[in-house]
Amino acid sequence: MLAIDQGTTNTKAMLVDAASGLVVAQASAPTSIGFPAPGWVEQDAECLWTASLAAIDACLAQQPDAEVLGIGVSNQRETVVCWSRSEGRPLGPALGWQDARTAAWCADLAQRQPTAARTVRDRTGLSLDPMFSAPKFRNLIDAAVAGGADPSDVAVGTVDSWLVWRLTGQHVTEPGNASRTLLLDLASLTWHDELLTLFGIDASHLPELRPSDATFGVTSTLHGRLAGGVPVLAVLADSHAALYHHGCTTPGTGKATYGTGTSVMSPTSDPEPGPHGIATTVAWHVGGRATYAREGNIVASGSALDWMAATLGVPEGTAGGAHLTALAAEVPDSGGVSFVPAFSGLGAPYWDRSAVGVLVGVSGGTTRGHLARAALDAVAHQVADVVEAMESDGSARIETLHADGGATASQLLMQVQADLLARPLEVASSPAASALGAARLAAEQLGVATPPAEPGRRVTPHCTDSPQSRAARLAWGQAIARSRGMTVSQTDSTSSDETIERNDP
Ligand SMILES: O=P(O)(O)OC[C@H](O)CO
Repeated sequence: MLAIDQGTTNTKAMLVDAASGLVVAQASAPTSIGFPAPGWVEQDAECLWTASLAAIDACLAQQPDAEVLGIGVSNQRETVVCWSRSEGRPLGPALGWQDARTAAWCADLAQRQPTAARTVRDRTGLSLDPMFSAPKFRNLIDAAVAGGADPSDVAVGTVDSWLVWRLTGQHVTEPGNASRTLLLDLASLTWHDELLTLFGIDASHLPELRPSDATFGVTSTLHGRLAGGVPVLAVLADSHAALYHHGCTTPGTGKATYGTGTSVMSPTSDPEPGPHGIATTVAWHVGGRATYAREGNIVASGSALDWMAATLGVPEGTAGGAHLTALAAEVPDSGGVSFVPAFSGLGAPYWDRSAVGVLVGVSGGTTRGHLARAALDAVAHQVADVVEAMESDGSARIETLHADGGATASQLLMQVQADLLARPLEVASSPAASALGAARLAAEQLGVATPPAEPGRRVTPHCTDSPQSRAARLAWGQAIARSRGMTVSQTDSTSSDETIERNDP
């Protein structure tokens, strides 16, 4: 099986022996990303494709005799591409999932139509937030048509759709990716007219919906070393693919994927949206049945580590931020410093686009080590916020949190995470859980049951209820309040009787 995992910073390609589940070759190729204005995040759609081809080629070169039986795709979600059907070229930049340029448009919609946010939440399980695809689709379609494109020639899609279109010529997607667009009705798993009208999008621009284990066509031609005629057997959104890889298919199981952002996800038997900023989403549609999940998306986690590393002049490009971790390990804690990386506002569970990045508690004694540790803590606190919100919503307690993604290489981060959550983590032996999940589903389409994921390394909390963890959570809550422009007043720093008020603008 050839798995392609197209992510924000790179595309990974992996050859997996279908019967044993063993990885026999892997390669990756970097993508480019641009930040042309505050809150704007763009990628070059053509580069997403060429990076995928480069990764596939480098991977296949390691096993020139391998016969590729099928392809599984996993991909960064919410990011959108607009292209010309007739010419095959992108129309405009890909708007990244972190891109918040449509924030004012979303706010205006919510103001003009006071029921809009409620409709969106009830039908799609998501917040009316610029991270999701529909406002981005609208933005790109409008720009393409204003630039002279024939509307009937304009196609849009999430990254899976773009890659599959380039591979097989079919304009298709699956419910997991589609459930991140604000256009999919969770109950019927169709593009919904009320939502299309709300966002002013004509369904003719959108891909056809197929189950995650459908056939998505066959490679239309030779793509470098990849032969023509190879079927695309599975498509899963990246976070969902990681959940699939971990075998988290029932409530009470769950995982956190530590990528550019972090997605915390746990299957649910109750797809009704909850009150605490946690999304309901389609995990996958496999074997004729949809599996739903609760999810909290943290917008900046790996990107917060990268930012801190760059700011401190720590060498970059080390798996899991090894140098940043080494710096953080020089100190026992952050020395009272909290860092809230609200680079373009905050995602789950706050969904506050007006929140700003803050670094608080800095003193004359603050060292680079304290700042590095504050960055690691920020990632772990954000995950803890989401897990707590999920459980307050009534989701089953996740007894052991599976962890995957690049930053899991940081043992210090994993230990801080286990301590703050007061529960064990099982850290995947391969950080590339998304690619493995896509390969697994693709193999299953050929009737090959790959063995369960290898057990990962277990990280146990030092203590299940420590005063240090409670104090750290309280300080973090205060930093979040500051990031959101609220006033924090309290009489005793260890008391939970704090009051937080929003400042008048
Ligand atoms: O590129 P990643 O791995 O950070 O994943 C991006 C997410 O899918 C965004 O929702």
